[in-house]
Amino acid sequence: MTLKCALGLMSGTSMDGIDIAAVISDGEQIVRRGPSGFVPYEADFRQRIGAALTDAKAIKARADRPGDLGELEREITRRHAGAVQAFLKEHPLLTPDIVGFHGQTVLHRPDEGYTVQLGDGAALATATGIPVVYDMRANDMAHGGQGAPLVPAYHAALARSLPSETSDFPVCFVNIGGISNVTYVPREGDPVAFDSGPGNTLIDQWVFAQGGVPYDADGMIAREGEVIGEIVGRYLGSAFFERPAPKSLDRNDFTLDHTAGLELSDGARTLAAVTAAAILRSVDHFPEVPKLWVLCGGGRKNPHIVADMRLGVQSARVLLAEEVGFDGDAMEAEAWAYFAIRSLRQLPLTFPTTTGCREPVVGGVLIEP
Ligand SMILES: Nc1ncnc2c1ncn2[C@@H]1O[C@H](COP(=O)(O)OP(=O)(O)OP(=O)(O)O)[C@@H](O)[C@H]1O
Ligand SMILES: CC(=O)N[C@H]1[C@@H]2OC[C@@H](O2)[C@@H](O)[C@@H]1O[C@H](C)C(=O)O
Repeated sequence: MTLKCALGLMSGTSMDGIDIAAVISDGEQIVRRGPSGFVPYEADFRQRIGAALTDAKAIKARADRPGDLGELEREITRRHAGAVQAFLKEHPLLTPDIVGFHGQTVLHRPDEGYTVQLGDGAALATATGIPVVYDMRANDMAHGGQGAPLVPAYHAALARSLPSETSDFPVCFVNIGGISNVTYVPREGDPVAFDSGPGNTLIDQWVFAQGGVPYDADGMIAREGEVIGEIVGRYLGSAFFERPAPKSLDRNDFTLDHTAGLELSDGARTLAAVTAAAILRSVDHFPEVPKLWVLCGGGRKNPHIVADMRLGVQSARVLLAEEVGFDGDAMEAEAWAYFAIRSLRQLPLTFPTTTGCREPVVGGVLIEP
């Protein structure tokens, strides 16, 4: 099978910047991970994206761009083109055949059948001179799926590439992003996946509102606080956790409502416990209890989330992506590169057990420069 070189571009619900990664793959089991990078958004631009989530609430049709959304989409696309050009200047031996472009999610309404990511694939193809696959979520929704999470198909490929001395099935990959999502991979058969609850987004919003910082670096704020069990119980009392898969979340589905009156550190520590407890509750919807958990996404750098996970899993192992040879920061961008290759080969990105689509579904719109 011919191998393709793809660049993946991911700007996630934490709105912290653009992840970029190179992958050479056949779109199936052969995955050669290449270099990766990150282009952070400055504070003002993060604020602008945050404000756009309010504008996005007025969207009634996917193409609507009320308020600042039109100009913001052009700026986001320009920034992604700049990220690609800088990355290729840094890695001149890379000759990508295709770019997988996620864009910035500003609205996710799976129950109404639409999800909106800002990012103009045609403009990116023109600016970079490289074919682009973008808009990878829409077709899944058109076939009854949630449109998210998509990364599970890539997690499953990585799980099956784990060396035997490391692997243990069932294994659960956890992306702790703004929202957390889990991928349960059995030894045989399709993965089971869904969004498990708030990841970093409540912690980020809390420490910004109460402490003026964008995130709780290394959990230093939470280290001075304690878990307020009653608050964890209120969050975990949400009907979302009882709901079986398939399920996915909008960034704003969980809010800081239950944190009123908390001290800064207690809030940060309690919300880290909420994130870990939400991930552990996903076991209720798995066929078996995982023997191995692999943590990726920025939340794996919060030691309280990791410690709470390890306390909660009894005999299973909880490892960071790096401990099993992966890059926990680059994994989502790698996934979008992998999906661009799958899209070129018309291989499915989503499955009934990952998004609830009626049958395995291809995804993505290909634009030639
Ligand atoms: N050193 C750190 N200590 C604690 N938390 C960190 C650290 N570095 C990053 N994070 C957290 O990780 C977040 C970014 O994680 P990530 O890039 O995985 O999110 P995302 O991809 O935007 O989210 P999603 O997967 O929901 O789209 C930051 O907003 C912050 O909350
Ligand atoms: C609509 C959307 O952008 N959802 C994101 C969000 O961030 C994490 C979680 O919720 C996941 O479902 C998804 O992104 C990852 C990359 C995914 O699709 O796998």
